[in-house]
Amino acid sequence: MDTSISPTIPVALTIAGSDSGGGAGIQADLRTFAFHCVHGTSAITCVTAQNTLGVMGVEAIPPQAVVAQINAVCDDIGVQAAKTGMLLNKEIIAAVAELVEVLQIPNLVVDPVMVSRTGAQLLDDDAVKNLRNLLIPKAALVTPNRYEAQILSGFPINSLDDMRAASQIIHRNTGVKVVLVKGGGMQGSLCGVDVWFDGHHMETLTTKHVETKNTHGTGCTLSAAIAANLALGKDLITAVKQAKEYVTTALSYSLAIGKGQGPVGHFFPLLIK
Ligand SMILES: Nc1ncnc2c1ncn2[C@@H]1O[C@H](COP(=O)(O)OP(=O)(O)O)[C@@H](O)[C@H]1O
Ligand SMILES: Cc1ncc(COP(=O)(O)OP(=O)(O)O)c(N)n1
Repeated sequence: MDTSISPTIPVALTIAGSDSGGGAGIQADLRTFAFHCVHGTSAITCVTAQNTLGVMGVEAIPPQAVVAQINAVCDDIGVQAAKTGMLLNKEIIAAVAELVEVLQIPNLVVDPVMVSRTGAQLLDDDAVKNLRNLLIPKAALVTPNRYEAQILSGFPINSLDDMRAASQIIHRNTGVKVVLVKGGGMQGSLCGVDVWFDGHHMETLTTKHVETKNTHGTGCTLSAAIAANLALGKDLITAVKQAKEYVTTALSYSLAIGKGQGPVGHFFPLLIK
């Protein structure tokens, strides 16, 4: 007897880099999709040699190979939502942006990954222009952290008001539908506070601050959880709020592995009885 559960299983696509340490990138995204009961597909953009201490090396995948992976997934399986993470260079960004348009990939979440928490550069300097002009305008949501929001807006961020102003500038400059400025890099009580702006409505999203040094992969996990929720058919604000709860819980169950910043933990559904 065939016990397959198609065609009701939602499918999401991650277009991102590999993290050998398993805390961020493709590994975090696929794990997050799985814990949302969403089938995960992937297009790998680069391979990092990485652990909890930092990034030791990066190798780019040729843009045509990234394109081939996306085509292979979309031509046959189809996706209900997608996210981008580490895209590394301007050529990969241009190729992905073109394909998003050609294939009409729905519910695109762009996590504009530029630098890791350990300080490693994850995007070439000359690639920001393509991210801002070619890819972000095609997204349903862009999720810059404090540093990325400063680069995209050209505005220094030191307060909640600054996060709000940056979200408005990014919205205006890119034409993206919704901006979520993340506050993981903010000091004190603002750490863990995010700002949502859709052009009309601005909302401050708050969950409890989790005191831990093991925060590796928070941004990847958040954007993957949002994409998973969109694939499940949730509206955007619900998808974001529930993804934020997921990240908060994952931070509460973070993994003290390695000698540096361990990753957030995804095993809580299995641990909570
Ligand atoms: N210590 C923390 N406690 C609660 N939420 C946090 C904490 N650190 C980060 N977050 C949340 O995790 C998500 C990812 O944000 P952030 O860490 O800024 O992204 P990135 O990993 O891209 O730098 C956001 O929703 C942010 O508010
Ligand atoms: C391969 C890869 N992609 C993305 C990141 C950045 O991940 P993020 O979730 O923003 O977490 P931190 O690196 O800031 O802890 C990465 N490091 N590697």
